[in-house]
Amino acid sequence: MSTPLIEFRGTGKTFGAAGKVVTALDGVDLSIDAGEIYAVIGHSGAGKSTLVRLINALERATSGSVLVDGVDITHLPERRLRQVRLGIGMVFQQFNLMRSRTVFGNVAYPLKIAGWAKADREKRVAELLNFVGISDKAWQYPDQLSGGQKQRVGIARALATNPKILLADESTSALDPETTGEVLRLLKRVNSEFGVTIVVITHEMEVVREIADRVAVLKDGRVIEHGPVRTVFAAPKEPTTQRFVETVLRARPDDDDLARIRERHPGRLVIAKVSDDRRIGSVLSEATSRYDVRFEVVHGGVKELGSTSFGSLTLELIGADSAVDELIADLRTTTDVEELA
Ligand SMILES: Nc1ncnc2c1ncn2[C@@H]1O[C@H](COP(=O)(O)OP(=O)(O)OP(=O)(O)O)[C@@H](O)[C@H]1O
Repeated sequence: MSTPLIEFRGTGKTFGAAGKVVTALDGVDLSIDAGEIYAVIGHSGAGKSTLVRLINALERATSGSVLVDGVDITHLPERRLRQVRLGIGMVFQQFNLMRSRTVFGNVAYPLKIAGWAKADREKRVAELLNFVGISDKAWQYPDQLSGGQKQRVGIARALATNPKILLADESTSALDPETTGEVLRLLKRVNSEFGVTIVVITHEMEVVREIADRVAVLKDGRVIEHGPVRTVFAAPKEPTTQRFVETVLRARPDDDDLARIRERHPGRLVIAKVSDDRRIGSVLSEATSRYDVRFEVVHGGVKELGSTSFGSLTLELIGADSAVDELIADLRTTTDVEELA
């Protein structure tokens, strides 16, 4: 059985500002297991940052509770929070490095605060810089680094004191897609090699797909859907989740795509859902030969997720109308098929 390392129990958080009450989180129940990578996705203002800030008690819940490693931190006195926070590292979108210190100085800083001896600090920083692949930059200043390198420093610093938990708040939002990929792969290594539990906050479903084991979708301070990433991608229930999944797959041709497709493909167009367990390829080729219908793939939207693929294909079906009808009916016994008007 997996052990919850972080638990939200009916957690709420309101802010009072200028006489108005803002509800940032409302009755959140979530349980994050030791050793997993858990993503929290939502649009701006959904409450993501507030959720992570509750984990290291930078904010306090106004209702319900938050447990970290079995300790209810909701009302824990400040002096006891120090211990909890030592077990939690954090990486930020804007890196938050100290410009006046070198890479070495930035990574060594939390060790200094924690009272490590100089020789131990030096050894640990060297290890960390080696792990994140920037040993050669130790004596450079943040301004001399690229965005990806800065985030590597951020990750090394967050890991310095060997935390059990790493919170990554939009940690790749300021990076280009290629650098984002590198940073996400690094976070995956942090998880697999050190067993660090990672909570990733993002508004990009692609980040969720690349890195997370499970995901929660946050909307207006509430968790509207959660589960294994594979399940959520294969069968998103809520419209908000469906739209997030669509952004990764670009599964449906948009209006412009469709106009272009129509010009060249006069046959009937259908969108068929694809996932490995449905073996759509063999079903299609078998059915098309049985009904004497030809097909052509006119728009793709299939992605890998772990070892499985999922998404949808837009197909042109060419043949007698009645045969195409029968083929569609047959396909519908295997997967979801939508005919485009
Ligand atoms: N200190 C605060 N005082 C007042 N309102 C706040 C405060 N912090 C957050 N809020 C409000 O709480 C809600 C949730 O904010 P939060 O920053 O957690 O959302 P988010 O999902 O992280 O958004 P973003 O992606 O834009 O960072 C918003 O309506 C925000 O305006």
